[in-house]
Amino acid sequence: MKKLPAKSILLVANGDLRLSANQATWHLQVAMEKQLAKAVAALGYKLVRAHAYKPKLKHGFISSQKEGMEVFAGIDPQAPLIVAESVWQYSHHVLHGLISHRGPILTVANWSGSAPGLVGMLNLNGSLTKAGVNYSTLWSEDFTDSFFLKNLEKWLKTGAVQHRQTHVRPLSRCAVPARAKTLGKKLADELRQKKAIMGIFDEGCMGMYNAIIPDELLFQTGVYKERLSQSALYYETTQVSDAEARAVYSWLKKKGLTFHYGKNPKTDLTEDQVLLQCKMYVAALRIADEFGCDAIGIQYQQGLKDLLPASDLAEGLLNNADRPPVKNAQGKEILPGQPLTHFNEVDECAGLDGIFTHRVHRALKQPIENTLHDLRWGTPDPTGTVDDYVWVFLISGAAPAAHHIGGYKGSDSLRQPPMYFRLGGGTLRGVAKPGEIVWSRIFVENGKLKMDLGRAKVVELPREETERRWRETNPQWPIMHAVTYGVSRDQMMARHKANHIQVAYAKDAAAADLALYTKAALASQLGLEVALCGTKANGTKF
Ligand SMILES: C[C@H](O)[C@@H](O)[C@@H](O)C(=O)CO
Repeated sequence: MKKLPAKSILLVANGDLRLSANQATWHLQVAMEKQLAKAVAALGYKLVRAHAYKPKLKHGFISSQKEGMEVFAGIDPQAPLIVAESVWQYSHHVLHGLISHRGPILTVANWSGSAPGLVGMLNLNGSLTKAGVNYSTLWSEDFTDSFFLKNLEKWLKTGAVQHRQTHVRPLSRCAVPARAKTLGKKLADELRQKKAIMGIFDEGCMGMYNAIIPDELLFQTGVYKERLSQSALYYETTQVSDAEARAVYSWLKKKGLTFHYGKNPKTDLTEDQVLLQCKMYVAALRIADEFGCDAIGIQYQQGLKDLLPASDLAEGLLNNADRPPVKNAQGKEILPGQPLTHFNEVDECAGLDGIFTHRVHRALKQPIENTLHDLRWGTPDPTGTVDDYVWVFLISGAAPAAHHIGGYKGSDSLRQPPMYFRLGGGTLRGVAKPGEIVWSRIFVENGKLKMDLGRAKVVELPREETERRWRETNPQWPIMHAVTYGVSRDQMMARHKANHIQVAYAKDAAAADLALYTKAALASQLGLEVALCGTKANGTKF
């Protein structure tokens, strides 16, 4: 084990498992590390990479759990260590080493939309939180701002930085309306008595340890997992007839969904890819029906991406009440006029939230479509259309058309980036419609299920600003321009324990407040530790 000279800080850069993604994004990491090293040097310390650039692979990321273990076995476990993230990363590559590390840990991401580095860091933070690891976390646009430098200096000197969380209030200190309490209790009783099934197509997506809910913690909620397999989904997909796929496809075209096709399947979307996605949609519904699932999650990456086009189109459709009809083996239509809640990337915390949201919104006669997004990035609106800070909520392909301006007509389908999805597949993309939403996140901390909820509005920005945000991130993916009430950028980053954030619309601000309170009451009845974040639309406390 190498002994580090005094005032040295180790740097670990974690990456994707997919070589194509690591190669395509390496230049972003190089740029970030340069800025970070400069900031650390200006404070009198030296950043030392804990692992080298790999010329043969053309990147310097840790790209597997095994490689991560080798790296951590060779470093001083007492050394101060920064995990620097500018790209999407698989937390399990480094989680083991951070669990056994004894020195101070700081996770850092650059405030950039270019690659999902912020998303990667939030996933790692959620995973470290669930694992009970002490860590500090920081983010910065270019590593020269005073918020970052002040906190970095503090971490270098003391080994820890904390962020104030004055925007977070335990539910017990909030004024929950009686109607929300009563309905929350009724729905909780129903769940405890009748129970519900969450269908899990291969547990654990892309190293997202935080997204797995230990079964024991779920028992209290009345929700149980049915462990399904992506192999079964693949097989069932191959059993769906061409005619059925065509029927789904025609339904979508009739509704006005636009597909952007090209000739080269390696880089373009083709009709064949979409038809396979239509088969997958039918297959997923049939399996969910067979096992009686209230919600399903498809892991969708490793394993499936080498057999089929991405599952996003199917996932977006499943999450919409108005979707192509599918019959089961007995000839009965499956859940007519209803979504089958799908939790992208088999994020079980989002799945549980989706089950709650569906029931609460159905009971309150509010729109039941809900989805997760990545908390991808954010920036003030340079066009001046709104004064607020506007988040980029973006997800890698699947959102219900009901969330989009113009529904299916306003949505389109573009080929997934080849670096993530070799076999392509179309996304279900759109711009989220303006309106009042409830955001939420279930997470695990100190061995307990917890839930944060807050309110936000979705704003409409000029098309050129939407296009700019897409260019800065992933133009193929659905986007939501969100303004969180009473939660600043830094407060959100400091508190949020996941890469994902759940969103659901309500008809107006008052209805959204009631939906928030009811979901909070339901979760609390089921034993979750609930907190409300920020304020109502008018700035008043919950
Ligand atoms: C395709 C990518 O790997 C995405 O799955 C990733 O950016 C995420 O959405 C992470 O939540």
